[in-house]
Amino acid sequence: MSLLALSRRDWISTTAVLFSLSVELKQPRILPFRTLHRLPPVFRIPSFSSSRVSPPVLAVSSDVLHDAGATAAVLVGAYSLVRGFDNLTRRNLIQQNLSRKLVHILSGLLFTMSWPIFSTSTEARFFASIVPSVNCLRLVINGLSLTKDEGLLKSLTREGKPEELLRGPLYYVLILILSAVIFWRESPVGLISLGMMCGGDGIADIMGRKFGSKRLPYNQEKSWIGSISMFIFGFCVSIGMLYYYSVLGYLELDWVKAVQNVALVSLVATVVESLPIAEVVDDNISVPLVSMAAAFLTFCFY
Ligand SMILES: C/C(=C\COP(=O)(O)O)CCC[C@H](C)CCC[C@H](C)CCCC(C)C
Ligand SMILES: Nc1ccn([C@@H]2O[C@H](COP(=O)(O)OP(=O)(O)O)[C@@H](O)[C@H]2O)c(=O)n1
Repeated sequence: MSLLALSRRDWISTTAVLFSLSVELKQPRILPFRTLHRLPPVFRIPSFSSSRVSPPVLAVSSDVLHDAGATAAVLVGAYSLVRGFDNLTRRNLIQQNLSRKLVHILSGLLFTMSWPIFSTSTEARFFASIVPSVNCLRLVINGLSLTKDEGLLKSLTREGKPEELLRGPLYYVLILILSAVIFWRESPVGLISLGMMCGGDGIADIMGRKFGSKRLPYNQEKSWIGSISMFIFGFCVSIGMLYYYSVLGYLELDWVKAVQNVALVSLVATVVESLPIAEVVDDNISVPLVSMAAAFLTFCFY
C-alpha cells in the first residue's frame, strides 16, 4: 500500500501529531507543580569515584550505559508483550479484538511505568523514546507490506490487514514518543494523557462491545457503558500514574486539586472520544491531544 493511498482522516491525524510536536517544543517550560529531580538511590547505578579518571567523562558513559541497558530491557518487554498476546490469540485462548485492546491498554501503561528505570540524564527521555520509535518503524514496514509479521497482524489489527497498522497502532506509538520526549517524568500532562489514551480509550472498547446496548443519542457507534467506563477507568489509571510518580519522588502534587483536575480532563477526553468524528480523526490522536491540552491548562494555570 502506498502512502498516497492514505485517507483524508489519516493525513489529518498525522498532521495533528506533527503540529502538536512543533507547538510543544516551542512551549516555555512552566512547571507550577513541584518536580523533584532527585531519584531514589535504588535507581542509581554505582558512580565511579576514582580520582584517576575525570568524573564528567565517566558520568556521561555511566548514564549512557544505564540508558542503553534500560532501552534494551524495555524493547525486549515490548516484543514479549506483543508475542505473548499473539500466542494467546493463535491458541484461541483470547479473541483477536480483546487481544488488541489488552495490548492497547498494557503496552502504553507499562511503557510509561518503565520510565523511572532510565537515568536522571537529560538524554534519558530520548533513549526511552527509542522503544516506541522502533515499534513505529516495525508498524510502517509491515503496514506497507515490505515484510509480513503474522504475529503483529494477529495481535494489533481487527481484520489482519497490514494497512490497519498505519492507523490506530501507528498514531498510538507516535503519541508515546511525543509524551516521552515533551513531558517525560517531570510533568503530570503526559502521564494523564497516556492514562486516558491507554486506560480510558482501551476499556471503553472492551466494556462498550460487551455491555454497550444503550447507545449514545448523538453517536450510535458508541454507548453509555463504554463512555462511563472510559471516564472511570481513565480517571483511576491517571491518578494511579500520578501517585506512582509521586511515591518515586518525581512529583509533589496538591492532591485535592490534582483529583479535581484529573476528573475534568477525564470528562473532556470522554466527551471527545464519544463524538462521531472517527472518520475525521483517529481517537488515538484526539483523546491524548485533548487530554494534553486540558491537563496543561488545569495543572499549569489553576
Ligand atoms: C493495538 C494498539 C493500538 C491500536 O489502538 P486502536 O486502533 O485499537 O485504538 C497498541 C499498539 C502497541 C505497539 C505496537 C507496541 C508499543 C510497545 C511500547 C512502545 C513499549 C511497551 C513496553 C512495555 C515494557 C511492555
Ligand atoms: N465510548 C465507547 C467506545 C467504544 N465502544 C465500543 O467499542 C467499539 C470500538 O470502539 P472504537 O471504534 O472507539 O475503537 P478504537 O478506535 O478505540 O479501536 C465501538 O464500535 C463500540 O462497540 C462503545 O460502545 N462506547
